[in-house]
Amino acid sequence: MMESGVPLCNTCGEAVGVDEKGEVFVACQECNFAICKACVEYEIREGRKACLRCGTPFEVNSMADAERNELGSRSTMAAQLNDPQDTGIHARHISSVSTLDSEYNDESGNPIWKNRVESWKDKKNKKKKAPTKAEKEAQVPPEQQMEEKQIADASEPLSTVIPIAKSKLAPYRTVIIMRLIILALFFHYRVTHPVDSAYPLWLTSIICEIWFAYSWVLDQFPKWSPVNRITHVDRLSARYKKEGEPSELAAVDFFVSTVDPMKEPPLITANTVLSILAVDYPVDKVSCYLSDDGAAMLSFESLVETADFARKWVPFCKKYSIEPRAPEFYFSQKIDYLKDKIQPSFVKERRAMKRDYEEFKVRVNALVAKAQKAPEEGWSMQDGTPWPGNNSRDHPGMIQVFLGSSGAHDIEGNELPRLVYVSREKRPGFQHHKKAGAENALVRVSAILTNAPYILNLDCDHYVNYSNAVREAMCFLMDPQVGRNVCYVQFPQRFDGIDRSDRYANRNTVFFDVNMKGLDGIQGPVYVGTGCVFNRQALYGYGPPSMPNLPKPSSSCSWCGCCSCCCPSKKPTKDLSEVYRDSKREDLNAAIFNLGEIDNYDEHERSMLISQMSFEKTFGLSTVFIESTLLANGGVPESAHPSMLIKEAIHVISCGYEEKTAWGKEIGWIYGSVTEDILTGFKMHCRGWRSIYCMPLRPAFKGSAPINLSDRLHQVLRWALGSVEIFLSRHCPLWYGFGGGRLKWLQRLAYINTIVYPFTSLPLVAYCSIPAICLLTGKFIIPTLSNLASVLFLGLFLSIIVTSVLELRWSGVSIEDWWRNEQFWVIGGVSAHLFAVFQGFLKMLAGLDTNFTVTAKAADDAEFGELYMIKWTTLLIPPTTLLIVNMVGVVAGFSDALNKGYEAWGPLFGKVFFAFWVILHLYPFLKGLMGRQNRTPTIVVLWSVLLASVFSLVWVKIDPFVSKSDADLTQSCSSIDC
Ligand SMILES: O=c1ccn([C@@H]2O[C@H](COP(=O)(O)OP(=O)(O)O[C@H]3O[C@H](CO)[C@@H](O)[C@H](O)[C@H]3O)[C@@H](O)[C@H]2O)c(=O)[nH]1
Ligand SMILES: [Mn+2]
Ligand SMILES: [Zn+2]
Ligand SMILES: [Zn+2]
Repeated sequence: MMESGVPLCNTCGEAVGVDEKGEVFVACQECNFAICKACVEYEIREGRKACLRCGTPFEVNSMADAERNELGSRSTMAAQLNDPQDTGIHARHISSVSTLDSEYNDESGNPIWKNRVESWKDKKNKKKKAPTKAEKEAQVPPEQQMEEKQIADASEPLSTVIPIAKSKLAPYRTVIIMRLIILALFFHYRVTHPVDSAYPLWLTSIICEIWFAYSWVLDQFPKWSPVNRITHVDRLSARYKKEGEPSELAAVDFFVSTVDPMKEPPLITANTVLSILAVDYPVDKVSCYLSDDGAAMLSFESLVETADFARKWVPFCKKYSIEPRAPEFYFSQKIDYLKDKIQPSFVKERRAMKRDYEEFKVRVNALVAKAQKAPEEGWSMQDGTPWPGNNSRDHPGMIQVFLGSSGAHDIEGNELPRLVYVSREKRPGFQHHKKAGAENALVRVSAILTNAPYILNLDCDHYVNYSNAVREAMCFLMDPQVGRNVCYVQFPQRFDGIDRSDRYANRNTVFFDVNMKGLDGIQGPVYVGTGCVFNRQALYGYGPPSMPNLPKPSSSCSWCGCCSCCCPSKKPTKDLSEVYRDSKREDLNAAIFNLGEIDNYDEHERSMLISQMSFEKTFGLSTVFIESTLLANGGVPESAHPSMLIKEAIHVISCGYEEKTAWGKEIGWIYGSVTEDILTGFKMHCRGWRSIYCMPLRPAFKGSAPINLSDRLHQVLRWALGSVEIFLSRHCPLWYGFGGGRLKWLQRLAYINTIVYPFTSLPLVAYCSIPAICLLTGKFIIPTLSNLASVLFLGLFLSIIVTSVLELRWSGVSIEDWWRNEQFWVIGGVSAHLFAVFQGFLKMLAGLDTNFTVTAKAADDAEFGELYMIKWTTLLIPPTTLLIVNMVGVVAGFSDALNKGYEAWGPLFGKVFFAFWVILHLYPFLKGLMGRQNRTPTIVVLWSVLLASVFSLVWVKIDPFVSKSDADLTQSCSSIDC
C-alpha cells in the first residue's frame, strides 16, 4: 500500500499529507501506521487515543496511557468478557456454549427418547389447532379463491430463458458434426496405414488418439444446446411483498464451513459471515450457521467478535446500500466510493466504519496471534472451564446461538439475522466424512432450529459479493412454474486475487462459462460445492413433486406408473431378482412418499406407521427432526421450547447419530468421495430433479483460489482423486441410476466426463513423450502422407480450431482464457491427474481413506507473493521430465539433421512441431517452476534430469519400437520424410 511517495491513509484512503515542516505526516512514531491528520483528529475526538495498529498512544495526548491500556486489553478474549460495556450482549457469554455427551442409538425404552416422543405428540396436538395453509385456503369462499389464483397466474414469470442466437448456434453445431465425420475418416486412415518401421509407437499413438476422441465426445455433446437466463427480481419483490404486509419470501439457512483456522484465516471467515448477515433479504428469514470442523476456540472467539461487529456493520451496509458487504473487500476496492452516493453523512460514516473495521481486524489478529501456541493444559474459557474442543478429534458437539430475534440487536435497535456456531461431535473410531459430514450436521441442526425451506451453502472463503444474490435464486425457486422441480440453483464460482494472466487457470472460465451453460440446457449444472441454494426437500432424498417415486407394486412400472415413457420393452421380461433389487432401492422413497398421505390417521397410528416405515432408519432417531422434514414449507413448531431445541440440536450432531441411517447414502450430502459436490448433485439429477444456473451480471459470490503452482496442483489432485473415487464406487455414472430413466443421457455423458477425465492422463503422458522419442530415435508415428491424408490432417486441425472459436463466440469467453485452460489441461493431466489415478486404485486396494487437504487461503496483504512460491512435491516430477525430454529431443533432432544434411530437415519439422506442442502447453508450468528468482528446488531438477537422461539413453540403446528385421535404414524411410 505504501510503495511510493506519500502513503495513503489506512482509514479514509486519501493521501496522508504533510505536516508544517513539510515532512510526511506521521501519527504514530512507533510503527509509522499511515493515517491522515483528519482521521487522527477524529480518532481523538471519539476518545480513541492510541495507534490503531500497535496500540502506542498518540503523542498529542498526555493522558493517553489509560486509553491505551483499554485498547490493548480489548484484544484479549478474557478481558472482553469482563468488559462491563458488553453485558447484555448474548454473544459475549462464551462459557455458555452448549455441549452434551451423545447418547448412541437409544431404544425407545430410554427416557430421553420417550421424552422426545411425548413432546412431539404435544406439539402435534397444538399444531392441530392452528389452521394450516391448506385449511386456511379451504376456508376462503371458492369464488374468491379463484380470483386470487387468477391474479397470481396473470403475473409474469420470474425468469426468462434466453436461448443462444441461432446464427451462433447453427454453425457451431454444423462444425461439430463435421468434426465428427472428419474424425471417423481420420481414424479409418490411421488404422489402415500402420507405420511398419515403428509399429509399437504407431499403436500407442493410435490408442491415445482414440481415447482423446472419446473424451472429446464426452466433453462436446453436453454443450449441444446452451442457454442463458435472466431473472426479474422486481417481479419477485412485487409478488411476495405487499404494501404494509410482512414479506412472504421464503426463509433461507446459510451454511458456512470451516475446518482449520490456520489455513483458513478467521478474518476471511468473518468476512463471509458478515456478508451473509448484511445480505439484502428480510432479516427474520435469514440464519447463518457456521460449521467449525476443527473445534477451534479461535474460530469461536472470532465469531464472537464478528457477531459484535455485525451490529455496526449491517446497519451501515443497509443504510448506504454498499456492495460488496464483506468489509475487507469493500474497503479495498479501488473505485470512487462516492459515486451514486448522495447522503452527506456517508463520507463521515464510512470513515468511522473503516476505523471500526480496522479495530475489529486488530482484535481478530490478536486472537490469531494468541492462538499460535496452545497452552499445555489446553485452552480455557473465561470462567476457567476448559474449552470443550481442546482435542479436535475427540470432543462433544457444541452449539452457540448469537444475535437473532431474542439476541443482541444492531446499534440502531433493529433485529439481526440469527448466527449459530456449530461444531459437531467427534470421537475416535467414527467416520466423520469431512465436508459432507459437516454439511449434513448443519442440515439437521438447522432443521431443528429454523428449518428454512432453502439452504445456501458457502465455503468459508466465499463471501456474498452481490447482496441481491438470494433474491436472484428465489426467482427460480419460488416461481410456481419453474421452481417445482428445481433441486438447487448454482451460481458460478468467481475469484479475487488471481494473477492477471491467470497462469494456472484458476478462474476455470471455460468450465463456468461454457460447460455449465451447456448443462443448463439439459438438466442443469453440476453442483460445485459452494454458492448454491438448495431446496431442502431435495436434500431429504425426495424426488421432484411432478414425478413422485411411489412404487405401485401391482400396476405396471415402479418408476413412472405408466410404463410407456421409461421402460419401453424391457419391463415384462424383468426377472424377479431385478424387481426385488429395484424395489429395495425404492424402499426409502416409498417410505417417505407414503408418509405424506397418512394425515388421516390419528396420532398414535401415525407414529406407529412412522416407525414401521423405517423413518428412523432413514433420518435417525430424532422425532423433532423427522417432524421437521414433514413441514414442506419450513418453519419450526411454535410450541417447541428453545432449550429443548438446543438439546435436540446437540443430539443430532452427535457422532453416532448417522449410524444405520441413510445420511450420506441416500440423503443429504453424499459420502464416498472428496468431491462430495459432484456426487450430491448427481444423486439429485438421477432422481429426476433439474438444477438451474444463475449468473447475475454482478458475480453473486467470490472466493479465493490457490495461486501458487504446488497448491493448485494439490487442489486439482484432490478433485481428480474424488472423481476416481466415484468411478470406483457404486455411484459410478457409467452404470448407476439407469433404472429410473430420469437422468437425461446427455447429462449422464457430462457426469461420465467428470469422473473419467483423470484417466486421460495415461494417454496424455504417453502422447507427450512420443515426440521426444521420435526425435531421439528418428522414427515417426505417421507414415508418408498421401494427398488424401494431408487433407484429412488439415481438416481435423481446422475443425478443432473452428469449434473452439465458435464456442468462444457464443459463450463470450476470451481466447486467452481458453488457451490457459488448454495448457492447464495438459499440466494437470500429466501431474495431478496421473497421481490421482494411481492413488485412487491404491487406496481402493488397500482400503485406505483419502484425505481432504484444505487449500490454504491467502491472507489479503501479500499480493501475489505466493504466486512464485513453490513447495516440493512429487507432483512436479512427471511434467518436468516431459519438458526436459522434449527439449533434449529437439536439440538432438537438430544436431542429427545438421549431421545428415538437407534431406533430414523435412521430417524433422513434423517431429519438432509435436515437441513444441508439448513444450508450449507446459510453458506456464516451466514458468512456475523457475519461480521469480529461478529458485527451482534442486531436488526436482536432479530427479528430472536423471529420469530424462536415463529414458533417453534407454530409448536410443534398445530402440524397442523398431522391429529387428527392418531396423535398417531403407525401412525407416517409410516415415513422413521420403
Ligand atoms: O473436513 C473438512 C474439510 C473441508 N471443509 C470445508 O470445505 C471447504 C472447501 O475446502 P477447500 O480447501 O477450499 O477446497 P477447494 O478445492 O477450494 O473447494 C472446492 O472443491 C471442494 C470439493 O473438493 C468443494 O467442497 C468446495 O466447495 C469447492 O469450492 C472449506 O470451506 C473447508 O472449510 C470442512 O468443512 N471439513
Ligand atoms: Mn476453496
Ligand atoms: Zn484519513
Ligand atoms: Zn503505531
